[in-house]
Amino acid sequence: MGTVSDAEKKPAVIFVLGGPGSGKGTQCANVVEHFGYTHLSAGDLLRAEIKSGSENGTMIQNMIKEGKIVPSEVTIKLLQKAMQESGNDKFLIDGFPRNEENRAAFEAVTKIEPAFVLFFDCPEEEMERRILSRNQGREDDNIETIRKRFNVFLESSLPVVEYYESKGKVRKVDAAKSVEEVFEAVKAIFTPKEEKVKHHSYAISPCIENNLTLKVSLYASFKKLLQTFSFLIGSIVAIQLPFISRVLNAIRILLKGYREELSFSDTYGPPVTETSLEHNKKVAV
Ligand SMILES: Nc1ncnc2c1ncn2[C@@H]1O[C@H](COP(=O)(O)OP(=O)(O)OP(=O)(O)O)[C@@H](O)[C@H]1O
Ligand SMILES: Nc1ccn([C@H]2C[C@H](O)[C@@H](COP(=O)(O)O)O2)c(=O)n1
Repeated sequence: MGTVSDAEKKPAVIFVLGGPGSGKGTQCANVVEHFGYTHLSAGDLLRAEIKSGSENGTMIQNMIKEGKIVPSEVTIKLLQKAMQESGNDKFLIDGFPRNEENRAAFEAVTKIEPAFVLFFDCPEEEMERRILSRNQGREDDNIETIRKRFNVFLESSLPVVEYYESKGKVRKVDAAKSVEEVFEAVKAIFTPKEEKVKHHSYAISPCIENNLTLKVSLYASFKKLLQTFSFLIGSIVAIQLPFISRVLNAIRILLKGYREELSFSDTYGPPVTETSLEHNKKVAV
């Protein structure tokens, strides 16, 4: 059985779908930064083709103005070229496939099946609000074209999402939330399962983490206090050493004298006391 050589290896493709203005481009930029994918926006490639002055330029421009979908053959060629030129092997293909024709043609030409479809689910009013305040100078960001694009999305693009849904390949994200919240949901989809388990088992909650930090700093302070205290004791002992040795010497001398006195009384009777003097006097009389 032959092995699959590097040349035969297919690139990993993730289709990014959602209504116009749902935030596909915004989130793709985040995924590129965190997960190393190359972002290919079908809309951006078509707009670049118009700017380049190619023979298809005028046709593409007219279709975009009308909110219509450019023939698959044109878009797929642009995508394939961009994939080859990128040098990467994992791609976010944003705004594609926009209809059933796009989907079937891509699979037939490239023989690539997407790993999954990232679907941004957003209410129409929110998408309209976002597009109208986008300010990127796009010719199709006007209310008339926006309405046409919404219709094309409902009629042609949603069935593609449903097709992949039936294959269990759709990862849906609530795109109505803030950019940060949406990216949290996107990150969870892109993070490998093992890593999620690892983080779940070993991650320290902020509360425990704070507690640990407190304990560590308390321990450090206590250690420092102990070091200062033993340094102080050491210094006192060192400074007072001559005095201490003199006191010890005096004690030693006193003890020695006492011991000698004891041994004297053992040899020559009890020490001379007032009572014994009286006794001697009595004996003399
Ligand atoms: N979660 C969000 N909350 C608020 N505004 C957002 C959010 N995501 C994106 N936007 C803003 O909405 C506008 C549309 O976003 P973006 O261009 O990413 O959408 P899109 O789905 O790629 O649109 P299109 O399909 O028309 O190219 C941008 O101005 C963007 O800054
Ligand atoms: N697969 C595609 C993608 C895009 N277009 C055209 C029609 C869209 O209205 C326009 C803008 O796309 P967007 O930047 O919103 O993704 O580009 C197409 O014909 N086929």
